[in-house]
Amino acid sequence: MQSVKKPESPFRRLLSFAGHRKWLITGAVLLTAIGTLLGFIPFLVIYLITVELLSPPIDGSYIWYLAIVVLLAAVGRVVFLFISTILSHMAAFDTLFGIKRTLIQKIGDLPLGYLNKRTSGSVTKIITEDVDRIELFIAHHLTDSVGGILLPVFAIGYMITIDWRIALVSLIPIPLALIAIKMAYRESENKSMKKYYDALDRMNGIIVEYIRGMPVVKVFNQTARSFHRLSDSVSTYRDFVIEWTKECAPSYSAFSVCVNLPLLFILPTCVWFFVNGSITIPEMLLFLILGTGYTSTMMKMAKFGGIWRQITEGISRIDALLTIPDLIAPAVTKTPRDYSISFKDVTFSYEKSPAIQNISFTAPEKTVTALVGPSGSGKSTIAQLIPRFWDASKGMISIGGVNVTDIEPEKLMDMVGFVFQDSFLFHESIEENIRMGKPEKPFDEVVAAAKAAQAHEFIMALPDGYNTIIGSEGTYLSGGEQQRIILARTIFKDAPIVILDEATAFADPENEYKIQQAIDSLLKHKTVIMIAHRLSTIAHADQIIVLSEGRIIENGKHQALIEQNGQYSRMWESHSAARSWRFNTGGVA
Ligand SMILES: Nc1ncnc2c1ncn2[C@@H]1O[C@H](COP(=O)(O)OP(=O)(O)OP(=O)(O)O)[C@@H](O)[C@H]1O
Repeated sequence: MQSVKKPESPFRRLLSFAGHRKWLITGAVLLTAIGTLLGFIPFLVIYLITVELLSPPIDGSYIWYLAIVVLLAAVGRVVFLFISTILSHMAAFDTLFGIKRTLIQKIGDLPLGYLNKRTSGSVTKIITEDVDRIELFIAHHLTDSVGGILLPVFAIGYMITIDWRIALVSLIPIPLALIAIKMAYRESENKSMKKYYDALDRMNGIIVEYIRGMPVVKVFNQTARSFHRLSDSVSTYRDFVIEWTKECAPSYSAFSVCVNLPLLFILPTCVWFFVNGSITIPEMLLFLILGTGYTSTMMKMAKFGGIWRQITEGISRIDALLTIPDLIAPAVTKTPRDYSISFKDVTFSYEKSPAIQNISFTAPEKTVTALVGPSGSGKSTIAQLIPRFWDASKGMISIGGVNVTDIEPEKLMDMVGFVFQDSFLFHESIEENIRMGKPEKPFDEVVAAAKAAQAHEFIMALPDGYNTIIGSEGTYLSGGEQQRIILARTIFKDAPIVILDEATAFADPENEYKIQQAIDSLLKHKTVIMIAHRLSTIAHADQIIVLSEGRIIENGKHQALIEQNGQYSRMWESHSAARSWRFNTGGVA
């Protein structure tokens, strides 16, 4: 039987993230330990000076000697803690860099479809907040907690050497404090940290939506309704936190009382022993200082408990991301004989129920295949399966007779140009946005692509022409202009297969005309898969595939499909009716 690997503890996992920087962390911890020990010396010296002052004749040179010891200890402490801080920060930022690089590499190896609108928010959160918490832990919390543990250990250890009975008395509040903090944690656990973060996330989400959607809210005069949602989420969060605080407050209060309790036990015990002649005044002073001081770090440690839970949750989210299976690269790569595309009985599910089922069709090389159908019918899913955004659950997708999973991923990417509805422009120059990291091609080709995409004119009218940084101050491109730069990018890439997803969807008439011209240049001599809601743009396609609920229900040329009198002909009728309404009324929508 295969043995089940025990999951690593969060602390070990954290150290494994640190890798070779463990030595820096160990160095920082050791130096903090020495620094804490040195911080303890002044208390010891106070005791020795009091002993000296209370037993004349007073030796002045001894007092001076002790003063120098305190001075050296203080300087030593500053030096050790300074070096420890440098080491812990070096380890922390290096680890932060390492984890972020690993995560970004991982994202690069994941199936492309993984990063979509739904997942990108949580992935961003992992790469920023969760990783930053690990950085904070290594840079600050770890050394702070070493100091927080060692101070009481040194203090109690030293008190035991002076008088073990009073040292024991000073320990009485510790078990009480531990019981109280355990109860507080259990109560907050019952209430669930998850519920707390859910309420916080919901509130933050609604605040962001409220601010972003303000123009829509105002235009539709929905301020009151929208504000109600916002205020409801804030009050839900407030009620949750108040109830939570009420439940945890007694145990937390008990904990802070216990932490401040030692004096209650130590003072009467010291007085009793002093009266009996068991201890001296300097010893009594030492117990009062150390016995009441060491518990101060326990408050810090209690807060650290909450932080540690957030860190462990973050580590499990990082691990969950790192363990998502990568896009499988083929062991032996094959080269397609041409750029025809074929789907054979393909089924694909994102979750349980299939998004597309038993899809079979062939798109011959250098022809245009249009996918039409209602929203959610599976058009984008089919398009995304070709460049392996996801891998089919069943069936085979091939290019030029080769299964797409047998083509080297980089080569597959080189073969396919993709224009999404919401393609992304980077905060870089227009030239870089068109090139997308292909420095070997001459600048003339960038200009030629921009000209073909009907973008050259407006680019030249910008202050820095092709060097204009997109998104820089004063550079605002309209949706249609952005779309034309994206088309220029795809024309420049010159891939033999082009997938076009709703490229003209949001354009105004002038832009639509220009975008259509750009698309015509892009599509020349390519194998094209085109998704369009405007049927007029695909009437000349070589093949139109009509989808409904993830299945192909009709397939053929425009005229043949019209004659079939099925779903496509009904869609065409309503499209024509809408167009004639638009022209008759002079509308442009
Ligand atoms: N990333 C995803 N995770 C889970 N389900 C998804 C995902 N993307 C799409 N779906 C679901 O798969 C089905 C097909 O969606 P798809 O986007 O392919 O349809 P579509 O025809 O392109 O729709 P539209 O015209 O609205 O873009 C829908 O039910 C959709 O909700």
